[in-house]
Amino acid sequence: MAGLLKKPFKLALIQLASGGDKAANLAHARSKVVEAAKAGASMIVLPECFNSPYGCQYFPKYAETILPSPPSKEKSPSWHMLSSVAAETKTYLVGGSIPEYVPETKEYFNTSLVFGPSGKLLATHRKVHLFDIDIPGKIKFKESDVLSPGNKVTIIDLPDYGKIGLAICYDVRFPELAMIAARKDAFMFVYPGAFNTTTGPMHWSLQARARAMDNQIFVAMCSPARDMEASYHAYGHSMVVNPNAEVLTEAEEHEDIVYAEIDGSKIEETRKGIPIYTQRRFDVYPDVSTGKVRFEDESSGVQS
Ligand SMILES: NC(=O)CCC(=O)C(=O)O
Repeated sequence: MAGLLKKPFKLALIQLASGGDKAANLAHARSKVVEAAKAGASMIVLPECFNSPYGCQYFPKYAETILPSPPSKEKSPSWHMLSSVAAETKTYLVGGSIPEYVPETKEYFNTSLVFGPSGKLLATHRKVHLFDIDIPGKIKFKESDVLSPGNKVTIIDLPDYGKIGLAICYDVRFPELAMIAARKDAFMFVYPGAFNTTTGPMHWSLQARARAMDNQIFVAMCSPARDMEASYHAYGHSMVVNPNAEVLTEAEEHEDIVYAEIDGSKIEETRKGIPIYTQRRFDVYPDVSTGKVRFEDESSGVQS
């Protein structure tokens, strides 16, 4: 268990304010990544759908084609902005998510792109669990009207730090993903997300803290800033939680960058004090990480 994280580092979550102008959103995101890197962050996270407003009506208009990789700048300006700013700042960049279009199958996905400090694409994650909910009088949302679901669990081995799990927003409600990643030795799980003003107050912090507590790992959830003029009111409250389920940092609703020191010794300390990690009874119930799990194709870093 010791040494899941190779060395401590500063994590930044950018609670970005995005609007209808994609080029402006990309330029703004770039400037915020540079700001976070100047403040000492070596891993930086953007929110879900950072290049557009969030909503089913926007997915086709803002979608980009990222395969074959690398895509042309025309096909995916977001891919190129993320790659170049990761290289410029020499940081690991979890590029929130963007709507992805696959012309061959005419499918759209909600896809996260992760770049390393050289600007190389390290991994992608397509949202596995689509946000289809209906809370009468409060919120109805059906991503599956437009999007197709991803079909892979994403764990990324970052050469400088170790493994992180990655999933998108509604995926957080399915604890299996974080549990699989933790059992495969991830030290942190990252969720770019965009909860709303109904489900956010109910469950955002609870989900983040539950995933951290269940697995005794760090959890980061990065939201867009709230825009009351937009059709979808993001909750905000980007946060980082430690392996003891304590909130290390939390934004309010407005645009902000929040930072947290990620130190692996907290994982060991937590697991030593409350040793659930070694007390599991796989003679009584199955280990979700050893069943039939579909992982990302690690050789290409791109989902097939
Ligand atoms: N973008 C999303 O997946 C939203 C998920 C959400 O709000 C939730 O309550 O879950």
